[in-house]
Amino acid sequence: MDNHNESSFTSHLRPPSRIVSPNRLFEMSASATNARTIDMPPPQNMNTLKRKTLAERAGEPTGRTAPAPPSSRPVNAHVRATSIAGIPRDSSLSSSVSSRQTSGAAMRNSSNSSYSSSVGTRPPSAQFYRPQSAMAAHSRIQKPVSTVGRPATSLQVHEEEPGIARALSNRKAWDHDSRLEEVENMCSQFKEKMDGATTESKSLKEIIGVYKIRITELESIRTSLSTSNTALQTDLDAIKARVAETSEALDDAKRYHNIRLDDMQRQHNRDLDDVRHNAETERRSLVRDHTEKLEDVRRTLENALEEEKISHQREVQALSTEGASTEREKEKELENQRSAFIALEKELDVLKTDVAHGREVNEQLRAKLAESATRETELETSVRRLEGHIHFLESDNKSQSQAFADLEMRMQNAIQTAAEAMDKLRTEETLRRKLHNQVQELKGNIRVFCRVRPPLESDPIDATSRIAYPDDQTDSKEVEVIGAEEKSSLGTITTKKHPFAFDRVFGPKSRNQDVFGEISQLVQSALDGYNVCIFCYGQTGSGKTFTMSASDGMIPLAVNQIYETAKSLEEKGWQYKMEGSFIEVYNEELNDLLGKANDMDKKKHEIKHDMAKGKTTITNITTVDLDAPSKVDDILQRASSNRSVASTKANERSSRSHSVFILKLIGENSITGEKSEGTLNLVDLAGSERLNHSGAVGERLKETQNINKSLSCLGDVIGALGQGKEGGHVPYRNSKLTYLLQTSLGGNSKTLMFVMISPLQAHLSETLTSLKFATKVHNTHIGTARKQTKTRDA
Ligand SMILES: Nc1ncnc2c1ncn2[C@@H]1O[C@H](COP(=O)(O)OP(=O)(O)OP(=O)(O)O)[C@@H](O)[C@H]1O
Repeated sequence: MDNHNESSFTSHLRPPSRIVSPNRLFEMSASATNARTIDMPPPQNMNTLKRKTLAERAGEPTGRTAPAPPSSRPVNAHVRATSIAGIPRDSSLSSSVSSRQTSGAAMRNSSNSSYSSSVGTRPPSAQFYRPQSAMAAHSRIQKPVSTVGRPATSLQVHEEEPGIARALSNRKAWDHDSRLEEVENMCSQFKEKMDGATTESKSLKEIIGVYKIRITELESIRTSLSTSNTALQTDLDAIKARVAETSEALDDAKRYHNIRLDDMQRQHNRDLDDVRHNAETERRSLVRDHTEKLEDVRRTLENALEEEKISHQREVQALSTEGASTEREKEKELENQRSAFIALEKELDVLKTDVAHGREVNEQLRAKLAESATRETELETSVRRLEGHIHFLESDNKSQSQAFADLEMRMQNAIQTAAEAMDKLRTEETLRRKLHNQVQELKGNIRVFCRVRPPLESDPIDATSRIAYPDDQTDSKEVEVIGAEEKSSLGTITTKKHPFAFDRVFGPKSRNQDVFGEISQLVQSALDGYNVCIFCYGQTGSGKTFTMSASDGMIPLAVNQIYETAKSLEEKGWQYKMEGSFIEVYNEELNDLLGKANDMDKKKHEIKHDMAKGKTTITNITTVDLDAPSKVDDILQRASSNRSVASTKANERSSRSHSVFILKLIGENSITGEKSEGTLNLVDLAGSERLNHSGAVGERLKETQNINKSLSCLGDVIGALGQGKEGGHVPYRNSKLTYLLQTSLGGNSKTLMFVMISPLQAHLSETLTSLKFATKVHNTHIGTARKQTKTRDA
């Protein structure tokens, strides 16, 4: 290796300057590049990191092309990849030459020059001068190991010569021909070797030529670099000279400035001293003047003060003499005033007491005066009365008797008028009842009201159906449900309107009080001795319970009205007794809603009718005396709690059962001997929605069947009554509900049905079904109601 280094070319190019202009910067070593960014110490071993010689660098293959894998590399690739550094210069040269013999022809014939074949493709100059680390360059200077069998060298020939000689010596001396042949062979071999050597020498010459050209190029680069270096050096020198000039000028300016500054400082100090001196002089003279003036003033004032003191002392002496006598007098006077003041205070207290006493006396006197005035008036009145009495007593007896007779007659007349008025009143009450009943009959014994509940906060927004009230400003009897839009087969969109008419329609803004105003006459009928039945029919959530049992619902309002009317009828001789009971019809069984919660669905109740008297009784039922209107709240609460006890999660009792509030009104007129017994039934029916049998099982299925059955039985009963056949069959017994209400439905009763409507679009079909059912009921005419009136026995 050392030999190789010694024999290799050493580069005469200086390492690239750091101060080359950018466009002249062709080459920069890695170390130089690093030096720009990191201050690296110079490498210790210059031998290992030594700059490559030109010959080495010229012989490098291009760093760009990755060497082909050994297996795919052609045989002479080893030869081509061999760096110039790897070419032996002395003894090894012959082996290299011999190796090139095999590839010589290819080298000559290749499109690349022998340069490219031996040292690789010549890289573009920019690539060639790319900075690279010395180590990397060094690592490339590796001599590839040729695997190709090398041809024999001259040395080998020499090594072989003893063998040949031996072979020759082994020949028979007389065998000239064969020996000649062998010599000829040897000659031809030698000739071939000589040819090879000649070829190798030619190729080497070519390589040397290439290197010379390269050296020339590099020399020219070096020259241009040194030229630029010189120019830069010149520029640097010029700049240095300018800097020196500038710093000189700066120093001069500094010096001049400092001198001026010192001059000004001195001048300033001088001025300052002058000013100080002048000011001090002036201050002193002023102080002097001022002190003198002060002294004068002080002296003057002291003199004046002295004089003033003397005069003042004189005055004080005179005054103290005078004051002592005055003080004595004043003290005396003050003492006198104090004692006078105390005396006055005492006097004032006495006066105050006197005033209070006087006021009291005054009050008493006033009261006495008022009393005396009253007594005087009374005395005057009694005097006048006594005078009249005396006068009357003093008149003759005849006129006295006349007066007594007149008085008696007037009294009799008054009593008679009163009796006549009472009679008239009673007759008028009876007439009123009769007329009232006639009005009710004219209105129809079965009436249907429709009520639409308002949308609730819990209802989905924009989910209400369109419901119109065409005559709400006049009669309020019509309601029009506007159906969903329907598309015909021709594509026209139509909206179906469903008009209905009832006895009265209440819109969503109506209040319970408004509704009660319309039914109060029926309640009056119950007081008059008629059986009245008020139903609420409609799907679940349509407002039945709200209308019936809310705190201002029909039940509490009816009880209140009855209570008040009964009170007002007392003066007409009527005494009323009110009895209330609350029944539930659930799964075709009766339950007592005012009984014990545990008895619900357990205790059996039977319905008994007295058809002659038109009376219905239920066995084992709780009846509450409604002697005060507040009792109705207790009844409603007890009924509600009993129902909630009986409810289960899957079974909302109030929706799945009918409830009947029965109010019996027994009246008796002690004057006329009349008796009346009316019943008011307020019925909250189970939800009327079409109940699907298919989905329901067990208890639910039973409920569903029973609700459907009882509601359709109600329709059948009303239908049969509507046919009005005397003695015709009415299927009351088909359901518990109709059987319970037998005496309140039909000929001798007044019936009102509320059809309750939900405003939701989702309930539209149920709404229409309910309205159709109500229309059917509305078209029914039930026979004339009969009053349950009795006359008093004997
Ligand atoms: N006119 C109304 N004004 C205000 N809220 C009402 C009105 N009618 C009904 N509601 C409300 O609607 C809801 C359902 O009413 P309600 O319970 O009376 O229906 P329902 O027909 O009795 O149902 P169910 O058959 O389940 O007993 C209740 O919250 C009730 O307060």
